[in-house]
Amino acid sequence: MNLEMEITIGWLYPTLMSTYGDRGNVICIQRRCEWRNYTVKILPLDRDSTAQDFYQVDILVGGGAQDRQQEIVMRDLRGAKAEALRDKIETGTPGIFTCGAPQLLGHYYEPGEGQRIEGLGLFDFVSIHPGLNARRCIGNLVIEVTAKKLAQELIAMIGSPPYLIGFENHGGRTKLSQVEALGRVIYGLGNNGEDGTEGAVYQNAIATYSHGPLLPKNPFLADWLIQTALKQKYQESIALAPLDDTLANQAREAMFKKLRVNLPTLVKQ
Ligand SMILES: NC(=O)CC[C@H](N)C(=O)O
Repeated sequence: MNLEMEITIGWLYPTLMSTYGDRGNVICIQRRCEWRNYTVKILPLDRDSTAQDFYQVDILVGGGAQDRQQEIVMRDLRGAKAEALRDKIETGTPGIFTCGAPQLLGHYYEPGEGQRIEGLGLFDFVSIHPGLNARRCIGNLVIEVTAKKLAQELIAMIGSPPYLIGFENHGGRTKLSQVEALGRVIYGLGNNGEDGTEGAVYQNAIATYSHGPLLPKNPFLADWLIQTALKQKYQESIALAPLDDTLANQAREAMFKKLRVNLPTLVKQ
């Protein structure tokens, strides 16, 4: 059965939007699928792609970028491609979008310099960079996932409250409207450094300011994406074979200790 399972990862604009190491998220999903003997394809979704390519993917990954690259991406991500991406997210394709990527999936992003970049309006939020002299939000970021359905599903997977550790590096500040936050900030700044929220969740799409990259640091979140993708694709719940995440868990605990964040033991052993 496993050998027949196939996952296609759609990687948004890899050459323009991988400034902050988020390609690690793609590698993490790829490896965790391969270790379970699934066939994995990585499909770049970029200027050479057609809307049809967007429909081929089972998981979407979008990374961080600088303001200038974000503008180029948004000039390309219009019309049929934008509609295809919208369709995929609306119909429950799981996705992880980091920093610059979600800024483009909200209503708009105002860069530190230059014109407002209109987004796809999928996430009900706006992002504004207060100007190039404003303080950048840089540093380790720890959050507790509070988005209801996601939190419940993660708790069912790991048997304890879902905490994520990542690293933020952004100038833009995001203000949520009706969309649910991904989580509450325990350490760091998150969406805007003011309201204690971090990221957002819409359908099965996760927006976050956490680089790190996020998924290798929190492998259970990669598994949630994989499990959700398989469920969407094969219309049945498929239990993922467990993997040995001892090293990742030790790294998480070392960071929590370093940051003096006291959290319950994180993953069922
Ligand atoms: N890390 C990033 O993706 C940065 C995104 C955006 N250019 C900002 O500074 O807010």
